[in-house]
Amino acid sequence: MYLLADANLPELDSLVAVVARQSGLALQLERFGGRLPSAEQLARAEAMFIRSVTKVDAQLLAQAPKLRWLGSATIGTDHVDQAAVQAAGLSFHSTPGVNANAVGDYVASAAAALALQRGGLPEGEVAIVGAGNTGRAAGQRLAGLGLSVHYYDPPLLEQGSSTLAVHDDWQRVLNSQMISCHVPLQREGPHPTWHMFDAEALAQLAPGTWLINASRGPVIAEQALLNRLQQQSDLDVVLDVWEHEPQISAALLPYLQLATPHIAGHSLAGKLGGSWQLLNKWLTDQQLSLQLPSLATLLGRYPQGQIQGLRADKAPDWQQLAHWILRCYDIRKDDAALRAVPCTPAEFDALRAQYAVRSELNQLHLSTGDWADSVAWQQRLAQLTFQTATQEE
Ligand SMILES: NC(=O)C1=CN([C@@H]2O[C@H](COP(=O)(O)OP(=O)(O)OC[C@H]3O[C@@H](n4cnc5c(N)ncnc54)[C@H](O)[C@@H]3O)[C@@H](O)[C@H]2O)C=CC1
Ligand SMILES: O=C(O)C(=O)[C@H](O)COP(=O)(O)O
Repeated sequence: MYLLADANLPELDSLVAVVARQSGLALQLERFGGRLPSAEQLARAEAMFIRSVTKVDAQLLAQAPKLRWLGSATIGTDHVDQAAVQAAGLSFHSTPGVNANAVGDYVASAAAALALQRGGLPEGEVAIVGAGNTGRAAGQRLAGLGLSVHYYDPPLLEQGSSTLAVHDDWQRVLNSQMISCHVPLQREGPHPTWHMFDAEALAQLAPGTWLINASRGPVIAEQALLNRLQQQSDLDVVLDVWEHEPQISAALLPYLQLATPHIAGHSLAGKLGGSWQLLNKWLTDQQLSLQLPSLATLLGRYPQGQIQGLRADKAPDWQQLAHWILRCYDIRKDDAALRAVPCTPAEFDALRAQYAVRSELNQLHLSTGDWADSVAWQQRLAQLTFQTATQEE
């Protein structure tokens, strides 16, 4: 069987080798670089493993007559035309939640960096827009920083089954001092998210508002944002995603506090988890029950940092928390790397393809004093996902 996969799916070769060994199937895995496979590769593909950069539509599928299975190692699925996939009779899978921790860490790192730059954390409310896996991961970490978080999610409110208090008060979002976007890109339907932050919404944000987008670029109308910032550069904006990726806006970049090349989900665990989860879904569809290495085993193959030896004799202030977060993942380095290269699609894709191994906040081990015994601190440290142990005398 001929399997075609994006070159940026780590460990897929080793996992497919295990599958071939255990199942006895003749599997050929070929990789494609860039955003699209070649016509020859598509003509041969029976199963295809992609990332968010490959747009799948009827035109692409027409070139892949043997394709029966399509999987994307991403949370977002807006790059796949579901109607075309259905019409082609394909089985389609994505990997919900797979890099939610990484996105939560990204938002925490952005908040930490902004707070150090601005001399403090927001005193007002923090709005999480979209209370799914990534929104909750972000909100949890911001609550751990001591912020007052609320969740805007009308679809979830309508479903009425959320374990989290969610609301549908858009004005409360716009009045918040910090806003972080975590919605899927939806152009239609009862709750569209395309240009959710348009000129009208952006005009209502108070000077000094922090606005973060690590969901999809078109959730914020890029031209309207540029207009607002050119008139009044009084918002602190952090963008990981861009309306016209892989082309980023060179005009907007100087007005942004922090800017990154769509890497919020790219912690090592997030990326490996994508390969691992997707291959497991393919195995299930093939009705193969095999013993794949665990995700922890895959992670153990990478010389990447557990952050140990940190002591906290007294309860940390916000600066200390910010420094610990940045010690695990420092968004400012990704920002500097993006600003150091020309704003071209090739450079954008190269930064993503060559992205360094990134730790998660849950890899920080902290040895604490008695202060951490309080219920409040235990909760906050757990929200930040730090690992803690009481100091030995
Ligand atoms: N920058 C990056 O690297 C990454 C970006 N993403 C993007 O983030 C999106 C969200 O991811 P998850 O939180 O895991 O998805 P999820 O499906 O777990 O949650 C999305 C939430 O948004 C809510 N929602 C939908 N329309 C809404 C609206 N109009 N207003 C408010 N809430 C609305 C849904 O009810 C749902 O609770 C993905 O679809 C993907 O596009 C995801 C992972 C990494
Ligand atoms: O999961 C998603 O959705 C994302 O946006 C990924 O984290 C990043 O996408 P890739 O382009 O790396 O697949």
